[in-house]
Order: sequence, then C-alpha cells, then structure tokens
Amino acid sequence: MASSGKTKELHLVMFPFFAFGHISPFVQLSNKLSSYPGIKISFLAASTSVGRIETMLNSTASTTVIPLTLPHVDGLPEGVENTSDTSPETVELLKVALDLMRPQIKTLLTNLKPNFMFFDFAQWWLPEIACDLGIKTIFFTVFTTISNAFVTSWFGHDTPPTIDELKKPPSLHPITLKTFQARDFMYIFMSFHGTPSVFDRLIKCFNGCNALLIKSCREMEGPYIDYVSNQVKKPILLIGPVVPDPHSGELTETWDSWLSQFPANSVIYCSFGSETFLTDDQIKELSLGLELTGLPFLLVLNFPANVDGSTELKRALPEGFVDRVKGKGVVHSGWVQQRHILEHESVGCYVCHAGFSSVVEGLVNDCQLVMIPLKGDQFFNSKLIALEWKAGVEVNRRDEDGFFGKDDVFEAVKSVMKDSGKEPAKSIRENQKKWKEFLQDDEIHNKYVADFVEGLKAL
Ligand SMILES: O=c1ccn([C@@H]2O[C@H](COP(=O)(O)OP(=O)(O)O[C@H]3O[C@H](CO)[C@@H](O)[C@H](O)[C@H]3O)[C@@H](O)[C@H]2O)c(=O)[nH]1
Repeated sequence: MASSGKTKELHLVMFPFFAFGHISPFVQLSNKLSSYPGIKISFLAASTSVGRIETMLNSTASTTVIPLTLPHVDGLPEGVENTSDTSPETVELLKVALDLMRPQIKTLLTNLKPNFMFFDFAQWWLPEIACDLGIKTIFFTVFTTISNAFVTSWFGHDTPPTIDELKKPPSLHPITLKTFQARDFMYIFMSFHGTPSVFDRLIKCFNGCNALLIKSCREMEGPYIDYVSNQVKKPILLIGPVVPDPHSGELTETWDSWLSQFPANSVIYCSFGSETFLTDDQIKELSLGLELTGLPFLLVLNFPANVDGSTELKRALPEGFVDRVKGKGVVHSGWVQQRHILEHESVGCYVCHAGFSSVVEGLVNDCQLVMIPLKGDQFFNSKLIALEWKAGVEVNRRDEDGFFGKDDVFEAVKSVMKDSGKEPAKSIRENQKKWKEFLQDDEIHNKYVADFVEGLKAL
C-alpha cells in the first residue's frame, strides 16, 4: 500500500462513469478532499474528457487526471467516450466499453497501488479486482439517499418488481410513484447488449464494496440513510451536502445585460441540466406555460448530440412563439453559465428537472424551485424537496403518461412567485431560506469532511 512513510499519505483513485452528471460529483468530492492534508488523488477519465475535467478540478499538485483508452465496440463511433456525445441508440454501448476495460483498470491499479478506490454504479466488477490487489473500495453513489432507498427496496426480490409494486416502494411510505414514473424505472431492470442491468450492477456494487459513500447527511435525509444502511449492511460514510465551491469568472456581458433589464427576482430561469431532454409536446406546453405567467424568462432547451439544436427548436416551439415573447422571453440551446445565472439578482424562479446539483444551486441562490422531474433519481429528488423539505413545488402531471399542460406549468410558477406573503409561497420561501443557510454552513461541511476522512482511515 502507498501509505507507508512518515506523511501517512492516503492515495485515493476516483473512477466515475463516463457521464458529466456522474463526473461532476466525483470532481466536487475530489475538490473537497484534495485540500485536506496528506490526501493524494488520481482521477480516471476517458481521454476526451480529460481537458474539461482538469478545468473543473481545483488546481492542486495533489490531484492528477489519468486518461483511459476506451476499447473499440461495434456501433460506438470512434471518439465517443461520454454520454453527452452519444445518441439514445448508442448510450448503452458505453457500458459495454466500460466492462471491457477490466484488464486495463487492473494494470493501472497494480501500478498506482492506491489505498482506496472510489467507483461508480456501472463498475460492478471493480470490487473483485481491487480486493485481489488489497485495495479497499468505496462505492460513491452520486444519487440522493432517497433514490438509493428506492433501489434497495427491491433487494432480495427474485424477480423484477411489477409496475404496481414499483408505485408503492416500502422504503418511501407514504410517498408513492405515478404510473409513468414507475414505468420509467423498469429501465433499471433491463439488460442491454447482454450486459448486466443497472439493478444487477448496483447490487454487485453494494455487496462488493467495503463501504458506501453518500453525498448527503442526517439533517437532509436521516430516515433514508437508516433505511439504506439496514438494507446494504455495509459501513456508510457521509460526506455531507456537496455544494459546489464558489465559481470563478463573470457572467457574459450578453446574458448579464439581458437579465439586468428586469426587476429583482422576477425572471424565470428554466433548464434541464446536462443530459435531460424534453419531448416536442413537453417543449410546447412548457413554453406556453412560461408565456402564460407573464414573467420574463430564459428557457434553455437541449437535444441529444446527434441532432441539430436550432433545427429542433424551430420545429418544436409553438408557431409564432419566439416573436410573441420577444423582449420578455428568450430561448437558448447549448451550455450556459448556470450558477452565474441563478446568482443574478433578477432571477427569482428556477424551473428545472430536479437534478440534485441544480436544485441545490437554485436553493442557495434564493430561487423558487418549480420542478418537472423527467427521469430516474429526479423523481425522488423532487419528492424530497417538495414533500419533505417543502422548499419547492412540482408541476402536476397526468398519472398514466406524465403529460403536463401549459396551465400546470402556470399554476406551479404562480404558487411560488405570486403572493409571496400567502401560503404556500410563504412557507416555501421560509424553508428555502432555512436550507440555504444549512447548505452554506461551512462549519457543518468541514465537520462532515473531517469525520469522513477519519471514517475512511478507520476502515
Ligand atoms: O448549461 C448548463 C447545464 C448544466 N450546468 C451545470 O451542470 C450541473 C448539472 O447538475 P445536475 O442538475 O445535478 O445534473 P445533470 O447532469 O443535469 O443530471 C444528471 O446527473 C444527476 C446526478 O449528478 C442526476 O440527478 C440527474 O438525474 C442526471 O440527469 C450543475 O452544476 C449545473 O450548474 C451548467 O453549468 N450549464
């Protein structure tokens, strides 16, 4: 092991799945830990993502990004090494490539000899090779504990749960899922290209790791942490809320001057993160709903990598919409400086997909959250925020297919943005403030990190 010598250095290897929604939390974890004395980090990444990851990591001498070579997989175009470069048809092939990397990772670990390997949900084979090499493994789940509680509800089932069972997960009682949400979850039990399903990967990760690391804390998700702990029967380490470090740089002049024309807290920022795409119907209803509110808005809509964003926008937006909202609403496709935008004083409402980093960024910037969760963990994040923390609202959807209409969007925005002195807006704002304070409390963060490092050393 590398920790010999007087410094008692801990060498950690980070290995997220090839998706920025996964890479970002691993980067945030690395940034929290790299400033801790005696910690050295090696960050494994597909070679085409290295440059971007290096810009996200705090530049300390103790963190190194190590490029990986993805093997050739029939059907996966050369150079496609991240979910952001794939199409829905090829996305599962990234897991095929990942599974073929076992020998490469084994050689790398043999040379690096780290103390701990932090790995992601897809690398089900990792604990086995690490164990052979005497390296301890930490399964770092990038999802909220409520999402993990849902998944672990089905531990011990011989057959996949039915839609009706999925709608009433024992771990979430009394919270239930709608039919369209339960149907979406059938995905995790499906196998593609002969590789293990997400559920089978998760079981192997939970069972094989030495400990589970969750980016949450008792204050945020106490009962779910207890539930997961009971289900997985492994030590659980908590790193606390992973709130991104203060960002650097300024908001570009174009967006700054556009937003600055409007009164404080009046603009709706609407976006769906890095890998969530809306259907044509959803785009239509959402844009008409934003128009109905009468508030200024910045709507960001993205599309899979294999289609042209501006062509898709022209096709999907309602006829005449862009002209009608000119001066008050703007639609954009592509990456934006989300944290700078949410921080802008004119922005007061964030309509989003409930990706967890995004909701945290909304809460700490005093934006009222209106959530339209579209897949997977987003459904649970939204329930946590809207039903347990009561710090935001979810747009009403039809049970069977998840349809929402323009009026549903309008009503949800209205409920948090109009009459802020009346219920429910009043208590939602109070709760948002309470969570903002908690999420920004450095003392709590530092204590969690210190306890986590001690917990790691004790393993
Ligand atoms: O144009 C953009 C889009 C995103 N971001 C940033 O990207 C991050 C997105 O984070 P989040 O909303 O948590 O994740 P996504 O990458 O959108 O979502 C994926 O990953 C999350 C887990 O990390 C899951 O909760 C989601 O379901 C999954 O879609 C945030 O820091 C945003 O500020 C930008 O800066 N600009």
